[in-house]
Amino acid sequence: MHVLSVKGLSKRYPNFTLQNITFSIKPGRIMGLIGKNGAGKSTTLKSMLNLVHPDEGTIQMFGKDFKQNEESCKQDLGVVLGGIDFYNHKKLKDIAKVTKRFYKNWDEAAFQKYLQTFSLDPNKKVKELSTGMKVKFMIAIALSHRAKLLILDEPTSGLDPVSRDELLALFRQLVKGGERSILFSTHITSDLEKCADDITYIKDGKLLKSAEKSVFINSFQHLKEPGETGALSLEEIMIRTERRAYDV
Ligand SMILES: Nc1ncnc2c1ncn2[C@@H]1O[C@H](COP(=O)(O)OP(=O)(O)OP(=O)(O)O)[C@@H](O)[C@H]1O
Repeated sequence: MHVLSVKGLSKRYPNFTLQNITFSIKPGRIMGLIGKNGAGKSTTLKSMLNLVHPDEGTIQMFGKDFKQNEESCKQDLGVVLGGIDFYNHKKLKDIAKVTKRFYKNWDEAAFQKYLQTFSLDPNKKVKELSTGMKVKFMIAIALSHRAKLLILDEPTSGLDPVSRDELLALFRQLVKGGERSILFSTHITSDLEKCADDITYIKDGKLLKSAEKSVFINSFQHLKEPGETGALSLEEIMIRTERRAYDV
């Protein structure tokens, strides 16, 4: 069974159209959603989650229709889209106090453990946290209500290489038991080389390919120039797919 199955998702903005996006995620897997700036990654995540109204498409989450079962799906879902900057003056422990009321499965002991593991002081205010600490706090919240699917929009952007590596290692750790899955968007292809099982590539609002990572990489090897040896990396695949000649 799939944890998430997105079929034919479309969203029309005046100057941009997300068209017919289809992909699915199995339990215990990490899917990377890639595409250059403005390709439609955030629009895909927001439309899927009904944060913006999609024009077409169906979303199955945990085997249920997401639209019909939004409240129950959200119990098992952790979403980190953008920051938590609107809570800038709130202490972490106060945000947790409000958040936990929404979740039937809230595990206070687990929350305390994650705060310790991530070296987060519950008495600190959001504005006192670094970018990496903010991401970790949001993940701690998601894990404390035992989310089975984490959806993260560019969680590694703005992090230094050490913090990025740490976060990617944490992602691998989280899916190891086979019970959680992660969908995260990024344009940092090296993150995906390290961490993703599956890749979905969106270009100009359209789905270019969604596949297991090695299948994905193999399917773009025709982009190699004559005489080039070795497989093209994800970065090379993306650069060559997106390359434009500027006529200046
Ligand atoms: N609320 C909106 N109204 C109109 N157009 C929008 C809106 N939100 C996004 N867009 C447009 O949709 C397109 C895709 O944006 P989106 O944020 O999904 O891209 P992205 O792949 O997440 O990019 P980035 O990597 O830069 O975050 C852009 O052209 C953007 O201007």
